[in-house]
Amino acid sequence: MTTLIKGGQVVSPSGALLADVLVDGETIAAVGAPGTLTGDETIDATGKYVLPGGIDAHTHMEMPFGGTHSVDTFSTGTTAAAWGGTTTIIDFAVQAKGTSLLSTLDKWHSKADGNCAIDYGFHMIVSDVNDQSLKEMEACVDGGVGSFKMFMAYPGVFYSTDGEILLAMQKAREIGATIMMHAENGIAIDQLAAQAVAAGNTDPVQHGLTRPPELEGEATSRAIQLAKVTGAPLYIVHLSASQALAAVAEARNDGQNVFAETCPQYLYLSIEDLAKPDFEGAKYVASPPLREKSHQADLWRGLRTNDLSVVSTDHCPFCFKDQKELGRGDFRAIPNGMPGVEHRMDLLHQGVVAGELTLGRWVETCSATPARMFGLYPRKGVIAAGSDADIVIYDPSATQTLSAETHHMNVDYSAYEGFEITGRVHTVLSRGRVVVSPDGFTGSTSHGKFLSRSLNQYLN
Ligand SMILES: NC(=O)NCCC(=O)O
Ligand SMILES: [Zn+2]
Ligand SMILES: [Zn+2]
Repeated sequence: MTTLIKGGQVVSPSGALLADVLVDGETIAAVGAPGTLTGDETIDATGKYVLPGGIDAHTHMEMPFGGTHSVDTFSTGTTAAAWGGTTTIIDFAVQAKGTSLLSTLDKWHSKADGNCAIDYGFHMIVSDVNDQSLKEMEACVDGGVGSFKMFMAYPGVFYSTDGEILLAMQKAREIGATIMMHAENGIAIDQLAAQAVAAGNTDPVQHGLTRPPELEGEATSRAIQLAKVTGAPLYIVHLSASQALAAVAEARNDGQNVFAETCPQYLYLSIEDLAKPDFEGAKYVASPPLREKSHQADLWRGLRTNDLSVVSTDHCPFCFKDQKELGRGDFRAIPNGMPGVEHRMDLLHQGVVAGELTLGRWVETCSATPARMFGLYPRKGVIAAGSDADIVIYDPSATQTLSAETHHMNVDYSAYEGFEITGRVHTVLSRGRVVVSPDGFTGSTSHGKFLSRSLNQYLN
């Protein structure tokens, strides 16, 4: 049975083109000039965009963190992702200290396999660098995990020393894997945070005040130099600060394999949200922290210059009630993370509407580049014959208001409550199956498949 998506504008990094798309089973059979293709069934996309499904390369479903767990399961989180036009997530398997990478990978498979509404892959968080874990990095690549996240933050939890980072980077260079870095100087930050609490400053805004952008910039530069010494490709995750962006831009201008992502929260929210009274600021506690609004213009510029190549969400939701509230009286106990997996495509389309991004850059940063960065292209990230039929039909003239009242994430608040958006998802296909339509969610949480990923295609 074939499905013809007709009358729409197919969007790629090169822009929009009036074209019809023929879907046959799980793949795209053809893309043709309007009126040149026929199908058994038809979806009318007249006046709408036809996008490659969004790829969110940074999510944390069911993540053990801060003495609790992020509240979206793989089922609820991938369903919410589909509602928002994301058809692939790359989540993080989290190595606990004292455990092996391979048992960690098995554990995340047991969480996700058979429980996802859309396709999914894994990065590996390496929190315990030792001979065994370095050796197992190679086996992880064989298991379809080609990217390893390390932390210069969170001492005693995920933190690695510069020496441990260097060893992992040397291994990554040897096996062709990418090192992803949470670049904040966690050792200095912990001192600033302790001093704030000792002085009686315990509100959520202190989370931002004790993690200054200079300490993200310093750590980013340090990670870049370690990558330069080892030759490892480096991907800076959730970049929030102008200082960090400047370090990335300088390295890229020098031709070093350094890439970086930012997240919608850093483009639209600020430390003023962290400063909201009555503990409301806890809803916006994530690391790196929301910055002064002045950083936003630099980040939008970075998305235009490609010094920021990807927009991910770092979706790591904790309910305000009972979870974020763990930090009443001491901001350090507020679980770090924010919800957002459902709104990335809409918020970045709002950037197109506002003239910050072109249509092509919207698709490139939200789908095509994450596909290439993490070894999924051209299976994912493009509307082309032979690619998976992961397709979003997007109505650019619709309007919507984001709210916890209407979102599908399993969390009791929205970081974007009340945001007015121009544009909304109309229909979503995952490997040829309509999973979201004007009738609602029509997919299933057993539909998604694990994506064994090749290595970073920017390097090969
Ligand atoms: N970002 C955040 O605050 N929580 C998720 C874990 C991480 O990405 O550091
Ligand atoms: Zn992180
Ligand atoms: Zn994260």
